[in-house]
Amino acid sequence: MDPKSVEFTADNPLHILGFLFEEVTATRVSGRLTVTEKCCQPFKVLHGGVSALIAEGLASLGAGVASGYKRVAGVHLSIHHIRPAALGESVFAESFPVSVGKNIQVWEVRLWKTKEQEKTKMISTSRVTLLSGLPVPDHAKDSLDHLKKFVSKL
Ligand SMILES: CC(C)(COP(=O)(O)OP(=O)(O)OC[C@H]1O[C@@H](n2cnc3c(N)ncnc32)[C@H](O)[C@@H]1OP(=O)(O)O)[C@@H](O)C(=O)NCCC(=O)NCCSC(=O)c1cc(O)c2ccccc2c1O
Repeated sequence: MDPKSVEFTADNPLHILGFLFEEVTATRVSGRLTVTEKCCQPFKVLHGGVSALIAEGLASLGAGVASGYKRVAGVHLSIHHIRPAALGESVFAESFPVSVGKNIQVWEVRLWKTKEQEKTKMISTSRVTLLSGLPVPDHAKDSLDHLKKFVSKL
């Protein structure tokens, strides 16, 4: 895995799990994941923490774009696991902003089971609250350029 690739820098943990982004805009972020062993808890069901990871990742990328490519930080995440997603199943994730303020953004993230790429039953629903417009540390100066490059590649 190339640590300089835009997929890696956009969201390394999601990249490692095989998550593929489809859309990243200020009003919508989406992507897909196949539930592999790497994503499961001992009962061969999508780990609840992976669902939360997807929620955090999608909301953060969307909020980053919506803030004009400023640094954002998640400050709260709540999740309801409505039904399990079993090993081998295909998952579609979609996210949209509930509120975009100058400082605070709230994003909704929904995970769905899919059949032939179409959404069927909801797996989980999350709300993520983020603070935007934070200073970017020197060691991460490139990260917002990487995000722009990633978004333009989709
Ligand atoms: C929690 C629920 C089972 C509650 O269901 P409820 O009774 O409210 O609703 P329904 O009866 O209408 O069912 C809805 C839906 O749930 C599924 N379901 C129900 N019962 C079962 C069951 N006995 N076994 C399997 N699945 C069941 C069923 O698919 C129904 O869907 P339909 O399509 O038929 O409508 C339910 O809300 C639920 O299953 N929620 C998802 C729970 C989940 O997946 N949580 C996240 C992962 S759990 C987790 O992260 C985790 C668990 C561990 O035990 C760990 C142990 C060790 C390490 C890590 C662990 C870990 O990470």
